[in-house]
Amino acid sequence: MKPDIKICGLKSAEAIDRAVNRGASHIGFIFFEKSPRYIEPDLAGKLADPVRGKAKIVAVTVDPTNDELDEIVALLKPDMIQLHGNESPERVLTIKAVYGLPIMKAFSIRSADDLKPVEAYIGIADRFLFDAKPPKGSELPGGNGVSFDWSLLGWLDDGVDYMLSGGLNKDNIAEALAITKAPGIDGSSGVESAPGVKSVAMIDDFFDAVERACEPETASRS
Ligand SMILES: O=C(O)c1ccccc1NCC(=O)[C@H](O)[C@H](O)COP(=O)(O)O
Repeated sequence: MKPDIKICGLKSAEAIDRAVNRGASHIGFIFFEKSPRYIEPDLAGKLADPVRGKAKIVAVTVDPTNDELDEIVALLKPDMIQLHGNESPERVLTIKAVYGLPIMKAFSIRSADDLKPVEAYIGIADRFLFDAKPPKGSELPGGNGVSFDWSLLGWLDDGVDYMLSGGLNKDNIAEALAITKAPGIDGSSGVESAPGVKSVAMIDDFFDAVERACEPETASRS
């Protein structure tokens, strides 16, 4: 079955339009100032307007304060908040209660131990996003274009709803899906021609690769 597909770190109308037309279920806007994908909330809101209802709008934040969330929620009007920092289960519950929006909680994975904290968020976060641990020296908690050992997700309880993330691209997405059977996938650097610059051609290639991976029999006959 085709997974949900989130394209993250969007900053241009052209890339948003292409991602949504190719079938992105989610589009993410990054509100972390050190990121090359950072976007002002008011511009994100304007870019999201034409695709509202066609794809879920995700506000990607890192240990956000309520003041930051107030501004992002007012201007972007997201369908979902992604928490990509060290937010505790209690903080996730508070954010859910204050903003009335579903939460995607991100975890950085390198080893099986990194999945242990997930249990405390089951029934609290609405969905998980499993990303690779940032390389040493990176200032970014996400968007580093690196992958982790996908077989680790075999340790997860069945029924945990998540997006697989971290260094996914047209060349590795088939293997990632074959190993994990992930219900959702998330791509960012893998569809960029330079940090923070999405390429519509690479977005096309990524969606083509997902389609091939999800319809192996059709693809091998043609
Ligand atoms: O993408 C960023 O720059 C970023 C910065 C700070 C927090 C999160 C960030 N990205 C979150 C995502 O959901 C990315 O899509 C995810 O980390 C995968 O990125 P990539 O490895 O580049 O595909």
